[in-house]
Amino acid sequence: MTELPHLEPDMALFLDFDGTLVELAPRPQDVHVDPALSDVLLDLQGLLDGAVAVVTGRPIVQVDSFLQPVRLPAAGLHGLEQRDAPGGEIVSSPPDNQITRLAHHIAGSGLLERGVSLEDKGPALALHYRSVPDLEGDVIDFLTRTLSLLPDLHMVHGKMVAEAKPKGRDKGTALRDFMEEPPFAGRRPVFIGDDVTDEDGLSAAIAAGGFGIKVGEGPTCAGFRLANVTAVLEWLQAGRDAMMDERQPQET
Ligand SMILES: O=P(O)(O)OC[C@H]1O[C@H](O[C@H]2O[C@H](CO)[C@@H](O)[C@H](O)[C@H]2O)[C@H](O)[C@@H](O)[C@@H]1O
Repeated sequence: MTELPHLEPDMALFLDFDGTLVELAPRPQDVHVDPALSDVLLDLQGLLDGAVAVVTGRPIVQVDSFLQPVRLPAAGLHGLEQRDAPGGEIVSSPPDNQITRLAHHIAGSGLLERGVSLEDKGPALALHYRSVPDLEGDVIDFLTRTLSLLPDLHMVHGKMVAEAKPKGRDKGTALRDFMEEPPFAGRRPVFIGDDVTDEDGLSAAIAAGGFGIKVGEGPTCAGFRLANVTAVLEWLQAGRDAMMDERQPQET
């Protein structure tokens, strides 16, 4: 891999949340946001003319509550939700009744009694097995079998989690939508993500003339890597500091 480029004023930033902006935690509600992250995101919003978005598997309102007072353009639920401007409306894909049928199958599966936890995100359902990793095979088998009966839905397999959501939207479709409108249009997109579910966003950024940064180990289409969440924060801070220096009036 060649050396990671610096953040530049003509770029648009697309940021995954868990494992990229915050360290993974035992449960979804346990993540901790470094106050330095809020500071740098606020600064970058200004320096990139608003072209900074979060692209996450979580509901947008959840990310808002973790990042407050920062509120960014965002795509949530792996592209099922989108908010184009910080104070704008969250637009969601129409509900799919196959999710309700899946919820009944999950309730009858016995997995929850064995320690798997269900995260009900409304239009999407996630089965977490971080506290019972030996059940990964059982969770995947169950979802694969059940989703073969529910053809509107597909599985998204993340870190210690298997999710089911309606087909058709992902982090790549979200990035392409953002890139069609100001303040993103005409900029070079940079997508940063750590998980398999980020590969759609990473490849969309590359296809749109930008680049992708993979956080941590694992196969990826991204051309660049950062080691961990701390390295992501440091790269954002270095880009912010360099752009602020460039903006200082030059001494004569
Ligand atoms: O797209 P992301 O922003 O990376 O969100 C992906 C999923 O993140 C959350 O689950 C993951 O993080 C939890 C907290 O660190 C961790 O406990 C869990 O094992 C991880 O899979 C979130 O709960 C999901 O809804 C997101 O889809």
